[in-house]
Amino acid sequence: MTLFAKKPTLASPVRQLAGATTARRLEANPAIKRAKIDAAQVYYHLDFLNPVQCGKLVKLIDANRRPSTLLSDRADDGFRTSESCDMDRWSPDVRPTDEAIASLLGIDPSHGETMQGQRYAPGQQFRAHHDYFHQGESYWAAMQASGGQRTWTAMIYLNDVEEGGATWFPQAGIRVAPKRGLLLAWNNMNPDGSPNDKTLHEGMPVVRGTKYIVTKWFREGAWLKG
Ligand SMILES: O=C(O)CCC(=O)C(=O)O
Ligand SMILES: [Fe+2]
Repeated sequence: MTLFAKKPTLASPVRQLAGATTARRLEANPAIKRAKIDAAQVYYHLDFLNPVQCGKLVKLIDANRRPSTLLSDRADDGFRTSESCDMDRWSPDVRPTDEAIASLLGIDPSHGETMQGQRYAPGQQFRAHHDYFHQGESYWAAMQASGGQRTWTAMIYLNDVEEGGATWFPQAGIRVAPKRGLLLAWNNMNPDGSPNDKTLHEGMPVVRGTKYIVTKWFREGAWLKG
């Protein structure tokens, strides 16, 4: 036994750079505020979308929604009970928002997965999870081949919700109530590029009303094959 055996580290220069480059860009934007927590880099932008833009996306979600899915095979039935849909990045109602998010974060649009629309009725939720991929799980090889690890997440609330539906980061200690047009973005990695387990978060159950959001996950490499 060695006294000072190091734990294996998942530090990564590529993910480290992705974190620092986007953080620098967000911090230079006067419309962006950083959440006052140290455990993770979480930023927000009020009124990123206007009510008309939000309304168009809500309509698309309503028209295309189907039960949400999960990557992990260990999760139980009640884990993610919302409905989701793919938001076609080339559609004229989606493209401006899709490109505006990538530009806000300063990430090449090809690193962005297809934006997901999500709808939560009362009682529906997305229990605590990480957006980054757990590299020990069986899906990891496929994810590696499709752009690798997820770095940044951007989410936009498309409506106000009467009660419930907050996004809660229990370990980082913030809870964000849905607000129409509000964009929330966070780095899923630590400053050294290793996965930040304190980014654990959940979409709390909606109590009254319906919650609509779009989520955009960015990869360390190109997800879109050109
Ligand atoms: O619904 C929420 O507030 C969180 C959604 C979420 O965590 C996700 O889409 O990855
Ligand atoms: Fe998430």
